[in-house]
Amino acid sequence: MAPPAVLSIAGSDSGGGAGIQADLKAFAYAGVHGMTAITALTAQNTVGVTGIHPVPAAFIVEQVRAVHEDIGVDAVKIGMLGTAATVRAVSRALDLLPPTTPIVIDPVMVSESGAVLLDDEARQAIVTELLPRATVITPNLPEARVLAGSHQSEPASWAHTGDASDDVADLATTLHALGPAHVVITGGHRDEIVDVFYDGIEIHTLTGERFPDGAAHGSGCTHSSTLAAHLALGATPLEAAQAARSAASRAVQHGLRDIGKGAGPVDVLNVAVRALTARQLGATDPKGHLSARDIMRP
Ligand SMILES: Nc1ncnc2c1ncn2[C@@H]1O[C@H](COP(=O)(O)OP(=O)(O)O)[C@@H](O)[C@H]1O
Ligand SMILES: Cc1ncc(COP(=O)(O)OP(=O)(O)O)c(N)n1
Repeated sequence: MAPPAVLSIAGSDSGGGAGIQADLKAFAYAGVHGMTAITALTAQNTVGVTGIHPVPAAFIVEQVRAVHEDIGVDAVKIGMLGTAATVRAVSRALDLLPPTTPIVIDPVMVSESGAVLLDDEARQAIVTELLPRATVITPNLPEARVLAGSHQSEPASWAHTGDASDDVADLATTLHALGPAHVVITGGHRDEIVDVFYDGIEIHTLTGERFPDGAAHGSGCTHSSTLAAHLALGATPLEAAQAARSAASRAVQHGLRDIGKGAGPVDVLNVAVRALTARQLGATDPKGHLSARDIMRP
């Protein structure tokens, strides 16, 4: 039987750490077929973003139409959008899909290296045009504050917000009132990494270990793509959020700190290869970065 097919509508990271590139790895790790509708090309590495080239609105819609008409879309993850014109194009593209299609929105605003990836008009358009259509939204804490209107969108001090004084549960309630069915505020920017899940009735806290020495570029993309994949596989939103927290966290733990001079990328596939190796060889390789080819070697 064919695996579910999941579509990422997001930007390309030329450095391979975040965006579409991270999404496809997360889809492969979750065991679904990954598809893409690229919204923008970024010239990006581990230290910064030197250019952004938006994809024309009509071509974003065409990419979605192409995969929908032939393959079908079992869930959607939405990442970097950049401009209001792109937000509107994505909204039009979603109209092509059955209204029951699960939609996960990661409202990407700032890269780990500090580059602004969403302008102010686009932020407003996301609130009015996309949030009400979302099955789950997955802002990190600074993004949640901006969407809730309690913070400006400057990237300063985004890297780490310490032990936030905000009541994150209140923030989740405020965001839920904007229309999404479920809210997950991810906890990577806090001292204690706790994701907060709200379904309109009850707050759940998703806890787990913090890996301060890992590599976290692309952790948000890995999280939201895993969540979309698990919805396509039939998980409930809470189960999918738990799977996403776990996959993103282990991808940070095994992240590639030595790639580039800045914040290294997460490595979700290395997690899978280690698990396979452990199962097949009865041992783990705590240090080496193995490839699938390594473990297939006779
Ligand atoms: N240092 C870390 N240790 C463990 N898990 C982490 C770490 N940083 C991020 N994560 C995981 O990645 C997810 C997304 O991270 P976060 O930093 O909140 O998003 P973003 O990358 O969008 O800023 C979190 O929910 C958490 O599961
Ligand atoms: C093209 C592109 N999309 C998204 C991001 C941000 O990635 P994310 O995983 O949300 O955040 P960081 O972990 O990189 O902070 C990006 N940089 N580029």
